[in-house]
Amino acid sequence: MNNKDILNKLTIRELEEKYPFVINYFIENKLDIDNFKEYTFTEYLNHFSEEDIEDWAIDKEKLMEGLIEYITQMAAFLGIKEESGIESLTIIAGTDKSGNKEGFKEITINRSEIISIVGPTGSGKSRLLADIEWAAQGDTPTGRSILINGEVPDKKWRFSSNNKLVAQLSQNMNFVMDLTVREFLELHAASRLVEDVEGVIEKIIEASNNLAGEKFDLNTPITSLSGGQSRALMIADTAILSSSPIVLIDEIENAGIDRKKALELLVSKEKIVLMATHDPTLALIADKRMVIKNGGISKVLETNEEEKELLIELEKIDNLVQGMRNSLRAGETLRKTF
Ligand SMILES: Nc1ncnc2c1ncn2[C@@H]1O[C@H](COP(=O)(O)OP(=O)(O)OP(=O)(O)O)[C@@H](O)[C@H]1O
Repeated sequence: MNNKDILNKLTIRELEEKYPFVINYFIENKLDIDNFKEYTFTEYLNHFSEEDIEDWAIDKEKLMEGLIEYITQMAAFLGIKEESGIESLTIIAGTDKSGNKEGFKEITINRSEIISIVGPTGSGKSRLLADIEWAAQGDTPTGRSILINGEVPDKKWRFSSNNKLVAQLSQNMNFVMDLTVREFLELHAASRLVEDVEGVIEKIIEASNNLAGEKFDLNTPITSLSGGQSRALMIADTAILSSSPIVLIDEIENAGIDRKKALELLVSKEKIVLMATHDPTLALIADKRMVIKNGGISKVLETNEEEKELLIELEKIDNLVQGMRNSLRAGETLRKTF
């Protein structure tokens, strides 16, 4: 929660719900807020007349600073941890490859939302993901700008080598290190300062095997994982270990993993997910889809009721195909089931 939000965004009722101790601050400063619960603290202070201010020697600046100080200190004392603090991502339109304006002005994506990005090969899907990863500020070929929580993101997101804002699952997942899965995960967990390393590693391997067609264990060298297995490992690792609130996925169709479960895993962690895809099932699982043409977002569609019904049918077909794939792998003869 930043200071501006405390003063200007939350109502007094919301402040009391979030930080029940603020009531003491109001009492100590003899502020009667009972009839002003739907006001923000700034609005409440602004309701005083010039006369009130003089009569009671009200110092607005001091009261505002005092409130922030009080909340910060109490929250630290009580050990209240703020969440990652990222609630939304906003894309402000730029231009397509011909320099024409994009077909939208701005779009905001909230936490736990999945957005799919569709469009022909070479149309600019990867460019859009790159704009988000880089938190573009009108300084990429598209001229787009990215806001976090409605504001220009802090420089630390853009230029730090350890970008914690965005986790990217890219098309190529080539491991070059000579490590076992366990060593790889231990290194990663250590770099994230995880306390219960063993527990986290167990969770990741379990989730990975839940996604991958063929199971693997902690002693498998990462270089001998199949495409699907390494993808599953990276997805589980991102969902469980990465603190990045935004996940960008560039095509997961052919990776031989349970893509629906993968998405569920990522989304259940309250992340913002954007994925470029040609796959109808994945596109329809998303809440919205951006249609890219000639380098620009030409429109943003919401998944409608009919499409959601269609998704149920598509999932049945996917399961059927997946079942056949498993039978093939197991050396069975396939049977007609429809
Ligand atoms: N709005 C734009 N203005 C100028 N150049 C752009 C724009 N959008 C994309 N490009 C450029 O067009 C090329 C193709 O874009 P990109 O690689 O993002 O396509 P893609 O849809 O991801 O393709 P694929 O499906 O093959 O992965 C890139 O060189 C990219 O930088």
